[in-house]
Amino acid sequence: MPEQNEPLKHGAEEPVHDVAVLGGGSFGSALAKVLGENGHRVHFWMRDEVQAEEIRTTGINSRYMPDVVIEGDILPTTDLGSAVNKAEIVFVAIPSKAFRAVIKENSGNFPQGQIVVSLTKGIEANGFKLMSEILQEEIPQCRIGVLSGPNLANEIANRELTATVIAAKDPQVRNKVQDLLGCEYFRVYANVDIYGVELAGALKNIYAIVSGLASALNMGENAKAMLITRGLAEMSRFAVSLGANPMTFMGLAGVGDLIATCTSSKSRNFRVGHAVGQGKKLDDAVAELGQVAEGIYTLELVKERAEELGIYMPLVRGLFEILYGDAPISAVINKLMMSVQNSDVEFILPRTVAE
Ligand SMILES: NC(=O)C1=CN([C@@H]2O[C@H](COP(=O)(O)OP(=O)(O)OC[C@H]3O[C@@H](n4cnc5c(N)ncnc54)[C@H](O)[C@@H]3O)[C@@H](O)[C@H]2O)C=CC1
Ligand SMILES: O=C(CO)COP(=O)(O)O
Repeated sequence: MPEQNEPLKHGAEEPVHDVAVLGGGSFGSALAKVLGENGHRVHFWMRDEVQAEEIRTTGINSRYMPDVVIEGDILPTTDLGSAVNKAEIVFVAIPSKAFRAVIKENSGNFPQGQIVVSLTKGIEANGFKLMSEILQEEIPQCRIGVLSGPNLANEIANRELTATVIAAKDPQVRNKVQDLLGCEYFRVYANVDIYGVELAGALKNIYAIVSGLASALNMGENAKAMLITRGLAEMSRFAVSLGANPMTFMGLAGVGDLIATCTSSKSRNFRVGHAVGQGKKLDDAVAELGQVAEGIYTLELVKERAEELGIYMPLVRGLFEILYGDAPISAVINKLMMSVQNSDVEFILPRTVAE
């Protein structure tokens, strides 16, 4: 670990590490690029041989990141076993719907003690499992971490200044990820609250959809701030009731990611909300996006879970009614505005009024 104020070093003077990135979409490409630029050998796994060949020969992933050249020692492959076998550390950027299947099918390829870090911001439908829980179940021989934060893939790929969070119980995992990824445009902060960091990343997608809707309706800055802040209250209420640490939501993975995605049309979840706010059907909005918007699945799961546990989540309920119940947006807004007025920060002043 570098001493306080000692500059990060990358390039010729640093040892080259073999790393694997699983998932050839936007975020896998962005992370592969950071690792490649930091001088590491990147075994970059994707399903599609045509895509692998394109990256091998041109450095470009034209479907997901057409304007960016992924430079460095990048070795695209469709052989997951060999990618994982050669790597000291594996980063997984596969959408939540396919996450378990890919890991399970290849579980025997992950050696004892290998570090495996999830980059995925979603929840598994069956049993409300987070990706770190899936890793724990499918490859218990590995050491697990979660990377989450305000990390819009395109900005990272364009070397725009970015910070993220590595959450892991094992300090060696945290240090390793900081060492491998940190550079002049990418900073990695550490946390031990895996569940909180991971839940924050998944939950904020819901509020990015809400914010996209608000933007399409030309809501003012006060309204946008209200939505983001009440979103934060709601997601931290939910996560804390499931065992997360509320303070995690003060950090990059909580409020940081919420700000990035709720204020930017670069967020795919925001874009889905915006399209629905303009009158598009959800299915059409998702089809036009052509990339994953995890929030639409997370919304259904969180609504169901919140109801089971009796957790008050009016924005989740309202968005669900709009996306899946065809409720008029104006009626939902009116119901939210006219509901019982309550505590601002419930960790200071508990909510007292029954809904
Ligand atoms: N794009 C971003 O800015 C960020 C994305 N994430 C998270 O990373 C995860 C992946 O997202 P993106 O790369 O952005 O999605 P994407 O939509 O850009 O790409 C998805 C990739 O997953 C692959 N894939 C889908 N099903 C698969 C399967 N069964 N087996 C193997 N590969 C499969 C697709 O072929 C594609 O390469 C998501 O959970 C997302 O929330 C996290 C931080 C930032
Ligand atoms: O999680 C993200 C940025 O931190 C990406 O958000 P979207 O999936 O909405 O694009």
